[in-house]
Amino acid sequence: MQIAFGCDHGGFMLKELILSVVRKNGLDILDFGCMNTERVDYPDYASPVCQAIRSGQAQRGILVCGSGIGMSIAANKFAGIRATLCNDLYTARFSRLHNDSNVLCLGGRIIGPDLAADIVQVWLDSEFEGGRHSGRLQKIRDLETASKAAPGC
Ligand SMILES: O=C(CO)[C@H](O)[C@H](O)[C@H](O)COP(=O)(O)O
Repeated sequence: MQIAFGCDHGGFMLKELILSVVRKNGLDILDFGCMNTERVDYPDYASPVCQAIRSGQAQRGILVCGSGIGMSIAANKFAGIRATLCNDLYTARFSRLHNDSNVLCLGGRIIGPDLAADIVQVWLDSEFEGGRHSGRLQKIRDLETASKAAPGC
């Protein structure tokens, strides 16, 4: 499995740490940056990660900004992306079991390295349960289609 990574300056330090967790799992990494703590704009890094998933170049993504909020808002603008902000183990697990999360968002200024590593491990290890949850995901896809067709703000 190929995992695409993106971060901004607020998530850079944590991203570097998480790369090693993902490598330990024998997974391939596509790192779209950023590559240092110089101030940048998180949508510029959410975008290539989500596009890589949509094109099939990567199967999942991990995005880290200061709070994780900006990355999750930006990533969820892309059809087919189910980005989940998980700063605890419960949401990491259930984002996979029930929501089939394909992008994990983390707050680099919120959680420490050990918790972050555990969250990533749980998110990688947990499998989507399907069943009743599949119909709900289909309803989200229907919302994407409906919102594309409707004029709005
Ligand atoms: O947390 C973030 C967005 O949700 C980003 O990491 C930004 O760093 C945050 O908005 C703070 O921005 P600043 O330029 O570092 O003050």
